[in-house]
Amino acid sequence: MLVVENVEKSYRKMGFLSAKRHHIIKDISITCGYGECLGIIGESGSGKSTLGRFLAGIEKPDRGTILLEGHSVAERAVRAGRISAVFQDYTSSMNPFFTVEQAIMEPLSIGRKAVSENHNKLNHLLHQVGLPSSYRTKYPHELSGGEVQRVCIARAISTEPLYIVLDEAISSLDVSVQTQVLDLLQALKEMYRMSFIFITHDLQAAAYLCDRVMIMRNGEREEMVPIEHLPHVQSAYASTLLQKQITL
Ligand SMILES: Nc1ncnc2c1ncn2[C@@H]1O[C@H](COP(=O)(O)OP(=O)(O)OP(=O)(O)O)[C@@H](O)[C@H]1O
Repeated sequence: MLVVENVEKSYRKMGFLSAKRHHIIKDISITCGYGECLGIIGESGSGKSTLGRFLAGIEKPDRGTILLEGHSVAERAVRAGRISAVFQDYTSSMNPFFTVEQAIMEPLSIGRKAVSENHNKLNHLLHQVGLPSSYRTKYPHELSGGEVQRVCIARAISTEPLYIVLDEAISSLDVSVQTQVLDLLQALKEMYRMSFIFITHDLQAAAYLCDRVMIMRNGEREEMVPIEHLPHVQSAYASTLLQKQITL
């Protein structure tokens, strides 16, 4: 299980000598079980991506802990192959000097397995994200944004991790590919009990994939709601936010 306990983060406010701090994440605690998809929804600037970076181990909170099976995700060895992430900014997610094959296979440390085994795995991963196997020799500059994002998703699932942090990971894809990727994530969730932290503005996608949704407000946990209760959130803020998103 992934357990987040009392995480906090602040940055110094603008101005070199300013002692004031901007509190981005305020005392958030959450858990995410195996096979669960936890959605994170909130207005722009509410701290969703910052929390996502904590969970992926890319950034450390000032206070609090994030534990995977009792071990801190700040340790690379704890995360390796078990937590992966796909971010919105796919333009910087793929090494420009790597082919599709190198990018996808890198987390699997190519040398250890027979070439044919890797080849089959690669073809399977490409197929899962809806890309032809001929794409394996292409470089990022030869791909569309949506195709790069699909490569990033193939890479993220290549190690069959326990958790994947998806930060607006499907927003840039066209609708038919979004559906395809959502179906893929749903299948992975069921097949391997893979778990997702799904950061999104897309309520429909959240409703399709998530079991629970956390609504964030100014760095705080405003409300946690099982997906079936989403139309009946308790707080007025959450209700207004969801209404706004529905009408977008
Ligand atoms: N390294 C940093 N230094 C200073 N402020 C930062 C830093 N990283 C994030 N912030 C601030 O933290 C706040 C939360 O940012 P974050 O990206 O987590 O929000 P978000 O909810 O993901 O927003 P969006 O939906 O627009 O992506 C913002 O006000 C942002 O400017």
